[in-house]
This record gives sequence, C-alpha cells and structure tokens, in this order.
Amino acid sequence: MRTVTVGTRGSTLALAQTRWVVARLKEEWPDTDFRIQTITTKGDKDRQALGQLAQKGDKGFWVKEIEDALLQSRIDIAVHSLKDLPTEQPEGLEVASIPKRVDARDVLIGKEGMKRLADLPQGARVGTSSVRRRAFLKAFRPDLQVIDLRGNIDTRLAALAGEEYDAIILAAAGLIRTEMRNRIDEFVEPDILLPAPGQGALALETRADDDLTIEVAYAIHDHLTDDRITAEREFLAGLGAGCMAPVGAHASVKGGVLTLEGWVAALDGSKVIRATSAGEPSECADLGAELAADMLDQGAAALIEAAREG
Ligand SMILES: NCc1[nH]cc(CCC(=O)O)c1CC(=O)O
Repeated sequence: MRTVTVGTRGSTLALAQTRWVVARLKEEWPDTDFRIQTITTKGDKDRQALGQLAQKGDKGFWVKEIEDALLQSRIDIAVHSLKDLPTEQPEGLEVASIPKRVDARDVLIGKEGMKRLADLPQGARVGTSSVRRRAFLKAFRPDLQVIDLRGNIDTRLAALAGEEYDAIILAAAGLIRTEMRNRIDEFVEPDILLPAPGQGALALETRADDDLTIEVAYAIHDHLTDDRITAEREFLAGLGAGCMAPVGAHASVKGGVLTLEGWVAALDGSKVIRATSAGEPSECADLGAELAADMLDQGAAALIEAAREG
C-alpha cells in the first residue's frame, strides 16, 4: 500500500481542515494510506512576534516550516488555508490542488443584543486582528471601536465571553470547518466586508516533481474555485500586496461570467477604492491583473504603502 504523508499546523482549524482533505482523498484513493503529520510554525511558536512580522511584510510565517518539511520529503502534501499562503511558491514546490471552497464571507458573533453589525450601538467594541476587517469596519461604521483580537478560533471565542468586546468578526469558513456554524450570528455580506483573497479555500501544496502525489492531490481539485481564487490572488499580487494588507477581493461566477470585485482601504477606513472587472472564467488571471492595474491608477499603492508603515 502506498503511503502519503499530509502535513499541517496543529491548531484545531488546521487539523479539522486536514482531516476533511484526507477523508476526501481517501474516497478517491481507497488503496492509499494517508497519514497526518503536525508541524509547528513560527506563527505558532511566537504569537508575540506576529504583529512585528506583519508590519515588516514578512509573509508566510505560518507556512515556512511546513514548506521545509515538504522540500525535505518529511511530508508529501501540505494543507494550507489559501488566504495565508503567499502568492508565489518557493522553488521546487507548487500548489497541486484547490478543493471546493466553502463560504468566503466574514461573520459576526456578538453578545446579547449585539448580533447584527448594522444594529450595534454607537461606539460598540468589535474585536478583530485583521487590518482588512478593521479598515472596512471603520469605513462602514466610523463610530465603532475596533480592538485587536489575536489567537486561534478558540481563543477568540473565549475572549468574547470576557468584558473587552461586544462582538467579534471571524471567517465563516473557520467556524464551518470546526463544526461551530451554530455560533454564527450574522453572515456579513461582501458589500460591507469584502472577504480576503482566497478566504474559505484550501491549497494542497506538493513538491513540483512529485508526479504521483500531484495526481493524488488533483483528484479533489475544483476548477470553479481555482478560477475564482486565481482572479483574487492575481489581483493581490498585482497590487504588490500580501495577506496583511487592507485589501479585499471576491470573485463569483454566474451565467458563465466571472466577476471580480476588489477593494483597497486606508487603515482608518477614511478612504476605500472599489472596482470590479468581469469576463470569461478562463481569463481569471488577466482579470485580476487588470483590476490591480486599474486600482493602482486610482491610487491604491499609496494606501497599501501607508498601511505597511503602520
Ligand atoms: N488568518 C487566520 C485564518 N486563516 C484562515 C482562517 C479561516 C478561514 C479561511 O479558511 O479562509 C483564519 C481565521 C479567520 O480569519 O477567522
């Protein structure tokens, strides 16, 4: 029996999504033995350093150790949240497969009487660590106090039980994958909080020359998800931005047309540049690049640069 070792971080979410991936792979390849190997990343070891790394634009502090394990053949497939994966893979590695995306939206979880974003009282305290969510929240409701909230999903939910926050914002996908969908109070529509590029999608990364494993991983590839996230990630890459920028992107496909929406914001929400592009799904990469060029013409670079500086 062939054995494929699947590597992941050890958080509740990372393990839940990796178990889901392995279950799907096992359906397609019943005669293959899949093993899960957990790996500790810099992000796990040193949560304190996270803020500083983010400011320096250090990408991939969730993925470096996992990619090293792939390159050294300690694992064969790495499972990542796509939105945390840098837009370019290191030499020798590739994204072999992108399974079907779950809900890309952000959600609100609030205390009693704080269960809808639009209905929160003046000055309500909303927890999030994402600069994108912070900027878009302030643009929608300048009165809100956005308060830093870090940690994995369990930590963030526990924080809401304390005094500091009235409500918190998380990705729907994380709660769905950890079977906590019932905790969601409101799905915030993308016209208020445009999701992060790739949010709700996973990536299976392999060694670029490992044809057997690539074939295994590709069995659960989803073309529609791939077109959508390619448009979103090309947009992000075209802006010269990473996952720590106040940038949202969301692609949808209807009637054979892919529509990509992109937003770039000032950190304090005082300005948001919004634009869309649309075309054939097969042109997803060009649509993303065109939208980035369009937004750069409209002054997006200055907003991204200002956010990077803090
Ligand atoms: N940056 C943390 C992170 N990376 C992926 C997810 C879960 C959602 C997803 O798969 O997109 C989360 C948590 C969150 O944003 O609430």
